[in-house]
Amino acid sequence: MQVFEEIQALLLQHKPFVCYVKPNEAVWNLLVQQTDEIIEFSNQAGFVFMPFHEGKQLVIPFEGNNFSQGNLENLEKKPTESFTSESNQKEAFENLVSKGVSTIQQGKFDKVVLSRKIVLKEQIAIVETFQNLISTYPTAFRYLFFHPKIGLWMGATPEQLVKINQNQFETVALAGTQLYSENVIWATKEIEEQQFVTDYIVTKVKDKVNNLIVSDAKTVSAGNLAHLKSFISGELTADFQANDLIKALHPTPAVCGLPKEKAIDFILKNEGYNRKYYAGFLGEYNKDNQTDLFVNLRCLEVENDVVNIYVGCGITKDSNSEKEFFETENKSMTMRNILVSK
Ligand SMILES: C=C(O[C@@H]1C=C(C(=O)O)C=C[C@H]1O)C(=O)O
Repeated sequence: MQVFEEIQALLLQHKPFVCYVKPNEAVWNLLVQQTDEIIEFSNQAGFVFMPFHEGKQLVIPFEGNNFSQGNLENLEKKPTESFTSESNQKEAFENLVSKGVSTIQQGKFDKVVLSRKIVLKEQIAIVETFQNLISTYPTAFRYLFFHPKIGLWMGATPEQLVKINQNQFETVALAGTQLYSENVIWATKEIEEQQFVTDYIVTKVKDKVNNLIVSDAKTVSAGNLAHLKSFISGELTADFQANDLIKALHPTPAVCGLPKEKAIDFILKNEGYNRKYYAGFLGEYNKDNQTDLFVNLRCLEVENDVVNIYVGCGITKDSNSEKEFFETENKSMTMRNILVSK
């Protein structure tokens, strides 16, 4: 298990790196930065790590740094610990959701994604937890990102922001959540919530790209959850390139809301904490002319001696605040289920 030993060593040396495994692949990718400076993204080809709103837009450039790949061998599941959060956020989160619902009902906006940070006052074994994350969520984009001046994040996200190959692009509209079962049936609220996301993306790009194709929404699984997902693809044009598309998409209504500016404003004024890199995006930018980016969901941050798990859910006029609270609890299980104690 060469790569995991190497990760352990990099953590001890405080070197910036990212290790990632793409959805449905069994190849690990490791990119190690040779210095410990903060490199801000300015279009360099590299692995990008972008915040939701404010904060450093980071890149580990491919040029001048060490990139390696290898096959993952069978990973034995390490024993997990079920840590509990000391603070009870139920009432505060339900109040936040109620405020979101009433603001929507007043016609201020159509959708807002509200989130919270669950703090576990525990220390985890980073490498073993990352191994569990890789083996438990084979269909997700799985990563561990470390920068001594930024922090340590890991996640298993089900959501692609965009994939671009030459001038072909693909993105998804992902929304609507329930616990996964054999026969998933969707309520109007979730169908409408997902349709908002599809419509928004289509409106943003339809006059700018060629050959736009939008699929019907399908049920997909992500860990213990089911979501609704549509695939959207098309061709970039000379006037609308990768960066324009990324700017048009991020943050999508799947993690922010609709209309975008009003939803961001509500989030910044009311959530009461900094999302940092949660609901931002990350991945390969312009690697051999391809870009493969994911939305940073189902993730955690290790900060001093605590673990922060970030979770959110889409609020529409029909949201029930208690149901939404339990939806965030369910989403937190993606990370909680794989934690290994130090
Ligand atoms: C915001 C999150 O997930 C997003 C919100 C969803 C929803 O509201 O149903 C579903 C998938 C994601 O687009 C999260 O996991 O924190």
